[in-house]
Amino acid sequence: MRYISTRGKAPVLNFEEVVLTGLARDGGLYLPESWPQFSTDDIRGLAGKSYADAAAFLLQPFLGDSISPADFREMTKKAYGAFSHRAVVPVSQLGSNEFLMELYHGPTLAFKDVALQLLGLLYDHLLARRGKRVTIVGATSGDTGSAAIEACRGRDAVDIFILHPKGRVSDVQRRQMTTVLDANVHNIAVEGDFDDCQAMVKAMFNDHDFRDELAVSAVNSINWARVMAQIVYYFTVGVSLGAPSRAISFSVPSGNFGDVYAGYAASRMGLPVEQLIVATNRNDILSRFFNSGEYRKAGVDPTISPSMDIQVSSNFERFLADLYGRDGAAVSDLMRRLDNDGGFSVEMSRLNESIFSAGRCDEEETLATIGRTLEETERLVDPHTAVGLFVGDKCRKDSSTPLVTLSTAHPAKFPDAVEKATGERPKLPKHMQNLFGRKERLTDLPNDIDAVKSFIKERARILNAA
Ligand SMILES: Cc1ncc(COP(=O)(O)O)c(C=O)c1O
Ligand SMILES: N[C@@H](CCOP(=O)(O)O)C(=O)O
Repeated sequence: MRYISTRGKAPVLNFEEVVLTGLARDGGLYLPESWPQFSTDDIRGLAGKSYADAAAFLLQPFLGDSISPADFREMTKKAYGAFSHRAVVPVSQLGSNEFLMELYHGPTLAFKDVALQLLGLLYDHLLARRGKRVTIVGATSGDTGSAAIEACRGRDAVDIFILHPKGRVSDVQRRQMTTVLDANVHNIAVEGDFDDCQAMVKAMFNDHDFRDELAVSAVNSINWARVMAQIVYYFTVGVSLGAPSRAISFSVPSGNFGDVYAGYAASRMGLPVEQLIVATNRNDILSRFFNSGEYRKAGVDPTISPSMDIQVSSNFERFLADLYGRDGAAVSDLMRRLDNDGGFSVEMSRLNESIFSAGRCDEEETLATIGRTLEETERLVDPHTAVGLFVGDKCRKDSSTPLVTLSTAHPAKFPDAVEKATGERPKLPKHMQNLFGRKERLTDLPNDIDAVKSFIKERARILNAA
C-alpha cells in the first residue's frame, strides 16, 4: 500500500513512513492510494473472530510489507488486551433497532484508546527497528491527549508534548494528562481554544527545519494510523447486527471528523452503510457544511461536550480529497481559501450520492437527552454520546435499519454535566479513583507559536541528551 498527500505535492510513502511522518510536507494529510476491498464472505467471516483478530485481518492490507502479519497480530492482541471489556467494543441495545457502541472501555475511558493503544505499539516496533527517537507534538480538546500520553508514557524513544486549551477541558480530562509525571511527558496549557492548539501543531510540521531537527511525529488523526485503527469497530459492530446481509446506520459525535471518516472508509472497503450521521454540538461547522455545502470557520464556543469544541475539522480535508477525485490542486485551493477567506463552498451536487447526513444539538438538548436516556434505559451517557443520540434520532431516515450511536466517552469524564442533567454523579473506575489526590505538572504558555516551539526545543531529549 502506498500513501499520497491530499494536496498531491508530497513524497509518496509506505506505511512505516506514514506512521512516523505525521503531516505531509506539502501541508496535506496522507491517505491510502486506494481502498482495500472486502467481499461479503470476508465480512461475514469476521463473526467468529476476536476483536484483535478482526483488527489484524482488516488492517493487514494497509501495512504493505512494513510489518509482518505475525508481528502485527501480536500488537493487536497486546493493544486490545488492555481493555476492561472482553469484547473490547461491546454493543448494547437502547430501544427498537437502536444501539450503542461502547467505545470507552480502554485505559483512559474514551474512544481514542482504541487507536492509540495500537499506535503506541507501532511506535515501539518501528523506532526500535530504526534505532531512532521521535518528538511527538499533539493538540487535544481533552481525550486524545490522555490516550496518547497513556500509550507513550515512560517510552525511551519518545518525548510527547501535548497542547490543550487552558480551562476548556474537564477537570478529569486535565488531570488524566497532567498527573502523569514520567519524564518524557510534557503538558502545555495554551491561552486559546482547540483550533489554536491544532493550528500550532500543524505550523510546527510546516516548519521543515523544526520538524527535521526534532523528528516531529503526530498522535492526532493527522496520523493515518489513528484513522485506520478506528475503521475496525464499524465492521465488528456492523457484523454483530447483521451486516453484510443488511445495511447499518451510524450516528457519530463529531469534531475533528476522524471518527466518522473512519466509518466512511469502512463503507468504501465494503461494509454496507446506509447513513453516516455527523452529530455536532453548537460548534457546528460540519453540520452547516452537509446541509448547505458551505464550510466556513466561526469562533469556538465552549460547551458541556468540550472534546467536540472544534471549528476546523482536520480530517475533513481527507473527505474533500475523495469528493474532488483526489485532485491535489483542487484540495490545496480549497484549503488556501479556508486560510485566507475563512471558508469555501462546495456544490451540493457533489454530495448527492453521499451517505452523510448531519445535525447539531445545543446545550439544553444535550442535558435533556442525558436525562431522558437515564429515564428510558437506566443508562448514564456522557454529553458527547448524548449529542450523537439526539442528532441520530433527528436525522435517521429509515427506522427498519439498525441505528448505532457511537458512545465515545465514559460519563465519569464529565461528571458535572451528567450530574446537572440527572442528579447522579458518575463514579470513576477503580484505577482512577485517586485522580484528584495526585500531583499535577503542566506549563502555561501564551497562544504564541514561538513560545511553544522554544519550550519544546528546551525540553526535547532528541536535542538535549543527558
Ligand atoms: C468524547 C469524544 N467524542 C467525540 C469526539 C469527536 O471525534 P472526531 O474528532 O474524531 O470527530 C471527540 C474528539 O475527537 C471526543 O473526544
Ligand atoms: N476531540 C479530540 C480532538 C483531537 O482530535 P484527533 O482525533 O485529531 O486527535 C481530543 O479529544 O483531543
